[in-house]
Formats: sequence, structure tokens, C-alpha cells
Amino acid sequence: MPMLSDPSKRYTPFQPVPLPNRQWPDKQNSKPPIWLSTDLRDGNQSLANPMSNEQKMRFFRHLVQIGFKEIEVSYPAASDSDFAFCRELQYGGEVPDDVWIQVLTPARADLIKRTFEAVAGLKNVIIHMYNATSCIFREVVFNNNREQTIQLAVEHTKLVRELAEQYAASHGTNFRYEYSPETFSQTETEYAVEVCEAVKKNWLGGKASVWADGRKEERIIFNLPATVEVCTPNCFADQVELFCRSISEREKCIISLHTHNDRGCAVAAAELGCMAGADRIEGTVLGNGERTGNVDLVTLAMNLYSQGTHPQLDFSDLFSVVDTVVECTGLPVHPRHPYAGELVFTAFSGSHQDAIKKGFEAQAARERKGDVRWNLPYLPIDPADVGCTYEAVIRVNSQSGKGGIAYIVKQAMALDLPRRMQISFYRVIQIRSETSGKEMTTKDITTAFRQTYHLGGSVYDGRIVLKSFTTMDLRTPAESIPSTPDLSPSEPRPHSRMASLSLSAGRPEASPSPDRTAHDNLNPAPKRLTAKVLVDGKLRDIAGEGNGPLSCFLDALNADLGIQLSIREYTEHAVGAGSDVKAATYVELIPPEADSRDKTRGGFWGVGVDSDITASGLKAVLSAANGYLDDKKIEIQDV
Ligand SMILES: CC(=O)SCCNC(=O)CCNC(=O)[C@H](O)C(C)(C)COP(=O)(O)OP(=O)(O)OC[C@H]1O[C@@H](n2cnc3c(N)ncnc32)[C@H](O)[C@@H]1OP(=O)(O)O
Ligand SMILES: CC(C)C(=O)C(=O)O
Ligand SMILES: [Mg+2]
Repeated sequence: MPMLSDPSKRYTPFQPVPLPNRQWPDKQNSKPPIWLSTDLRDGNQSLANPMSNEQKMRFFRHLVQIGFKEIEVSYPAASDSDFAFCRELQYGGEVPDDVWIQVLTPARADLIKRTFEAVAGLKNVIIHMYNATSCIFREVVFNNNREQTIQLAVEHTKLVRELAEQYAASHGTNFRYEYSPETFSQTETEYAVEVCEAVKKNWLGGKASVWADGRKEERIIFNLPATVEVCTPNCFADQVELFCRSISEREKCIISLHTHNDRGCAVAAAELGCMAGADRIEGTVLGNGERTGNVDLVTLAMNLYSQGTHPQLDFSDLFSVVDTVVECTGLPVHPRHPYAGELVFTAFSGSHQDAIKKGFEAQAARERKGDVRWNLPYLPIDPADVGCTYEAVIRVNSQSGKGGIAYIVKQAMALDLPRRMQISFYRVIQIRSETSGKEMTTKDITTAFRQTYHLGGSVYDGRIVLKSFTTMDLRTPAESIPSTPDLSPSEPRPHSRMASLSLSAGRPEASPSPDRTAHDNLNPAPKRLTAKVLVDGKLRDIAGEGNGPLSCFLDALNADLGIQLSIREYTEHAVGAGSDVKAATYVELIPPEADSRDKTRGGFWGVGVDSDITASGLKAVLSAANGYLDDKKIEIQDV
């Protein structure tokens, strides 16, 4: 088997700058940095097929919409289309007054001149000039010593200054200047400071600039790139802190970071770099860029957001951002991409689902009391904040548990299953998902639910269908005495002393009467129930007695159809509100032959939903009874 070769012979460990009294580890990022999007420059230059100007325009508009105030739009001297894009922005009047257009140029006179031609007439422009300063670039790429490298930067800074003054006067443009000691993180930090000092001296020249709008701009942007990420983020933060402490006139410098992701730590490097004193971040939304990409601004912004700091970028519709990036760059977004990936708010595994479901319930309870602070297991932010619906939060496959399945039933059908029924239905879904080997969609789950509990119209009706019923109180009200119902654990609340319902048309004629049902529950009285039921398609009259409608109904099933079942568990809750309120009833029925194993495993669950609470209970009984008949393949007797 091939082995990785010995890396110690080939690779040299990074040598951190000594910074024994570093301050950044105790700092926190509690305000957003100035953001610059370089999607249209660094992002674009890394694509096999660079964006068309149409795509760039679409992307540009979206960046403005998100709230970027500084956007690097091109390397105008690179190509006619890069040049033309700047002109299109200008002619089209596309740039809002408060947005700064940034353009990149190397320290080459011809290319700097071309860059100014490209931006002529735009209102606010940042000219961004770069030259690499690290030892390997000095020696191998430029064949320059330290002094010559400084000279390259200084001479071309002077040219930028001269042209900026000219164009400000002739075109009314406001200029700012950004200088990047490219490969900063591989450059000796004290030398990078030396280069920047020389650049600053020649840009500011000891005086503030007064630009076309009369603004006095004294500040220069020093952009410190991790052109290639070569060290751990803490070492980068040390370099940034050392730079910030060493540069003179710190108040006249905006310290910007431009991290790449070669080691997968660009976000961490940018975050620690801000703790170390940086004011500004350059990156791309969703992290496209050279090699492993630029730092991902969505992740950085949403990380801040999750700590309670508004990033001043609007990612409330993150899916539309993903769409723009995918359509313009042609690159897919990983389903696990932080915040933006299709699966990042989704839990498949049972214990995660269980915790999330409980978390949502607890969160809703807190919110009802006015506490809206987000505190949910496994979900660092509310998915709704980035435009994600809760449907995506829990998805079911063979790794899922009862909690997640119950969550979906609750979301999709407004049915809040009792715990033991959740366990029972989980087994149904587990078998189906293992058989198919696939994810169970919400539709798969609700269909399985309707089939299992014979809910939802004729398609899934069971062998016995309730058509109508009448209940009658066998005692006068004067004879009523408060007592506990005989059903276990409790008799449901019958809805009236004399009720008659026809169920054939779907909606029953009677409506719930909460006061009387509560009263009846405390005053159970002998009752008689007669019902019309379809049994295997044949209409039958059945009748039974008991001290509540459900016990009457069970008595009728036993007496007239030979089906012997008793209630082990009963629960109910309201569904909806106002005049549309319905009752959902859940019963667990057990046959007399249930042995101890059956009892542990659970009996037969049923659910009924109706605007009449008695009808809902009777339907629940039939739902469970039909399950029992199917499972045990019972012949229905003609008693
Ligand atoms: C880290 C970054 O992302 S930097 C930005 C990188 N982006 C791009 O390169 C995209 C746009 N670039 C281009 O289209 C082209 O490279 C151009 C138009 C700028 C220049 O093209 P060419 O003149 O053909 O030069 P080419 O790219 O082959 O080589 C670069 C030359 O510029 C020099 N150079 C490279 N960077 C710089 C710089 N920042 N400042 C001054 N000179 C530089 C190199 O040393 C080399 O000089 P040499 O010809 O004397 O050896
Ligand atoms: C031009 C510079 C800022 C750059 O893109 C880099 O160093 O990665
Ligand atoms: Mg870059």
C-alpha cells in the first residue's frame, strides 16, 4: 500500500512571529467590520469560465441589495471585458451614491493608467494596488531586493496619487487608496510594516486629501492578505496585531484582511484577525476564489449574527444568494456549506430530531411568555432568519426516531401524537424506510399515517365506517351524581346529553359544546348509543350501553359485531381555533387476549378528528379497531 512520503524532508514548519504579550485572545468581535465583496474580481479571476458582464451585473445588483458598500468589481487592465464592466456601471448609473467601486491594479504604470480610464466618471472609487512582498516573491518572481520592492510600491503609489488628483479634478470622482502587500502572511511582519510606512508617507504626504465632494479623507486602506493560507489562525492574528501596533498613525489606517482558505481556516483567521485589530474584511459570498477560495462572507456575517451582532448585511433570503452565486459562477454550493447549504438545518438522526422537537416546544412556550431569545438544541440560529422553512429541519430516514416522525406529523397534520402512539407509528415508518432504503418525505409519512389509522376519506377507510350515531342519557339530570368515569385512564368528555350526528356528508351537524362536555365528564351517567356503521360495505345498526359514549360504542362493537376491545389510553387536543376548531382524539385499544408482551409493546392506536368531540372519539375507536381487525385478520361476526 502506498504511503505518504516523509513530510519533514519536504516541508518546513511555519515560523510564527514572537508576540509574547498578545492582546487579541481576550478580545471579542462585537461590531461588524467594513465588508468588501471581491466576488467580481478575486472570485471571477479564479473561474475556468469567467462571468459574462451580464452575469457580473446581476451579481453586482445582488451585492448592492445585500448591503455591500464596497465592491471590488474588476481588474480593469486585465481584459476588455473587465474594462467594459466598469464603463457599463458608469453609463448605466448602476452604482448607488453610497457604494464605493474598487478596482485592482498591479504596480505597473501602463496598467495603472488603464485602470483610471476604466473608472473615469464613477462617483466613489477605491484604487487597489498590490505587489507581493514575501521573500520567495522578491527573489523568484520579481528578482528584487527589499529596497527595490519598497521602491516599486512607492513609485506606483505616487503615480496613483497623481492620477487620482487629476481624475478627481476632471471627472469629479472621490478616490480612496488601498495598498496590499500581497503575500503579507508569508512576509516578515516588520518588513511589511516598513513597506506600508513608505506607501503611507507617499500617499498621504503629510496632508489630508480634499476630494471632489469636499471630503477630507486622511485614511489609507492597508489590506493584509493571507494570499496563501500557510499557518494556523492564531499565528495570523499575531501578525495582524503586530502590524496594527507597529504601523504609525494607526488612526489614519483602515486595516483590512483578505484571507484565503488553503488550510480551511480562512473564516477563523479573519475572525481572530478582527480580534487582533482589523477593521475591514475582503471576501466572497459563499467563499468562491482562488484555489480553495476566499473567506466566505456569509459565514463570517452569520457567525456575528449568531452572537447577537447585526452584520449589516442582509442574508435573510439566503437561498436567493445561493441561486445568484450558482447561476453566475457555475459552481455548486455544498449541501453542508455553513448556513447556506441545503442540509445544514436538517436533522435525520433520531436523537437530534428528538432534541430539536423538544427544543421547538420549549422555545414556543418561552416565546408565549415574551422571551424570544433563541436557545434550541443543535440549531445555532433560527433557520427562519435566513429564509429557511421548518419543513427542512427534520427529515426522516432509517436513522430517524419517533420524535422526528411525530414532529413531521404535527407540522403537516396538526396532530400531536401521544408518546406511546409515537413509538407505535415510528415502527411503521422504520419498516417502510428500511424496505425502501430511501428518505421518507413528508408526503410518504402522512400517507403512511392515513393508511395506518384509516384516516382521510374512503381511500384509507377501514372495514368499519361510522355513518351516524345517537347518544341518550339514561338518567334525568336530578339523578346525576359526581363520580369518576369508568374508562381507563379517563372517559372522554361526551358532548351533550342527547346528541345525534350524521357523518355521511363529512362535516357533522353538531358542534362542540365545551361547557357541557366538561360538566358531563364530572357527571357520568348511564348512556345508550345507537349507531349506523358500514361493515365491509354493508350498512348495520349497532347499539350499546355504558357510562360514556366510548364505553357505549365499545359495548356496541362487542354486542353486535363480536369485537372485544377495551381502552388503555385516551388523549385529546383541539386543532385550530375559532369557529374552525376541531377535536383530535387518540385511543389505544387492547383486546382481551393481549398478553403481557402485547401490553408492553402497545395495543392498537387510533385517531379521530372531528368538530364534534364525541364523533372524534368514536372515530378514534374505529380507527384503532380497524387496525386491530387488519392485524389479527379477524372475521366480523353477525351477532
Ligand atoms: C493574488 C492575486 O489575486 S493578484 C491578482 C491576480 N489577478 C490576475 O492576474 C488577473 C489579471 N491579470 C492579467 O490579466 C495579466 O496578468 C495582466 C494583464 C495583469 C498582465 O499580463 P502580462 O503583462 O502578460 O504579464 P504576466 O501576467 O504574464 O506576468 C506578470 C508580470 O507582471 C509582474 N507582476 C506581477 N504582479 C505584479 C505586481 N503586483 N506589480 C507589478 N508587477 C507585477 C510579474 O513579475 C511579471 O513580470 P515580468 O513579465 O517582467 O516577468
Ligand atoms: C490582490 C491581493 C489582495 C489578493 O487577491 C491576494 O493576495 O489574495
Ligand atoms: Mg486574493
